[in-house]
Amino acid sequence: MKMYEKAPAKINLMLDVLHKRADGFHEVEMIMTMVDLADRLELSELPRDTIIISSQAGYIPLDEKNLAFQAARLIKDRYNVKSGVHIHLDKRIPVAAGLAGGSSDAAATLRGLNRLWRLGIPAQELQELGAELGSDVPFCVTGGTALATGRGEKLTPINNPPQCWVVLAKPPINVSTAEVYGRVRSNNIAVHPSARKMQQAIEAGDFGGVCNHLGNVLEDVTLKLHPEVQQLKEAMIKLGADGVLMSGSGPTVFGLVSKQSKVARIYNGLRGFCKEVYAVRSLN
Ligand SMILES: C[C@@](CO)(OP(=O)(O)O)[C@H](O)COP(=O)(O)OP(=O)(O)OC[C@H]1O[C@@H](n2ccc(N)nc2=O)[C@H](O)[C@@H]1O
Ligand SMILES: Nc1ncnc2c1ncn2[C@@H]1O[C@H](COP(=O)(O)OP(=O)(O)O)[C@@H](O)[C@H]1O
Repeated sequence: MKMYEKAPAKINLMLDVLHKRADGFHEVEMIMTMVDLADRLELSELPRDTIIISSQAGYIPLDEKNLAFQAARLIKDRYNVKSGVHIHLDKRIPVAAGLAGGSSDAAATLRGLNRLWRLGIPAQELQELGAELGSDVPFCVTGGTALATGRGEKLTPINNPPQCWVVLAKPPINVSTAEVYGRVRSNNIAVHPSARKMQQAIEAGDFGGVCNHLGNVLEDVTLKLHPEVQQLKEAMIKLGADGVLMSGSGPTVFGLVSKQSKVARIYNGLRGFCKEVYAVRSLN
């Protein structure tokens, strides 16, 4: 038996860090939404007690370091499943990009194995399992658009933002999420983006308001470490994107664009100095 799952990328429309917690994680306030750029998973049941990961992508781990492997092992152990699974990952989301590709693969694995092995695990419980794998996994389990608090695992679903084009550009640099959080000084943040204002703009279907209230306090850290991310932001603004922000810990920069007629110009302009550029729709 085989199951197929799509694992979409997320972007952070706003991300604020409130303080560092005793457990080392940071208390955050984020509004996240999905975009139509997705990995594809094929999950095939194996009669023997084993987990195999394969992928066309040569640059991700295929052993127990892979988040899909960890998700499969967690669900097998917790529900005492004796059969195994072969998971093929068709990677399309850029890796270590701030787009939660690995987290979304883990979430899709939880959803897919719940169906493949007919476990009947409710969504809330799948999210709790997801939280054991990473802070962004619970959001990826259900997707849509949500306000995320705690370390990112406490979710309040909200409306989707008005549909638009999303142009994503990932510069060829590596950013470590742990390092970026490690460099945040939460008592020294000049401007805190407002989750309330972003949520109001979304609920009102106000595209201009969404663009005006984009904000990510991790930008300051990543931009200092990698000035080319700032250049990419400036290029996207110059080319005419309506709102521009770095996603998560970066280094991907996204631009929200309402008019299709502008998308080709922005896409082609960015391709001039960045190999990994994508023009996709927001997911409703
Ligand atoms: C920054 C964000 C924004 O959505 O995304 P990415 O840039 O990774 O896509 C997330 O908060 C990333 O979530 P995720 O990538 O799942 O992080 P985790 O594996 O849970 O944690 C990786 C490391 O980041 C730090 N971390 C993560 C989340 C958080 N609220 N506070 C933290 O300090 C911790 O040092 C942790 O060891
Ligand atoms: N299924 C997976 N897809 C991509 N990366 C993975 C996966 N499993 C583990 N990883 C590892 O996780 C790290 C972060 O990857 P990713 O989830 O793409 O980052 P981000 O959350 O910044 O978008 C990478 O260094 C990669 O080696």
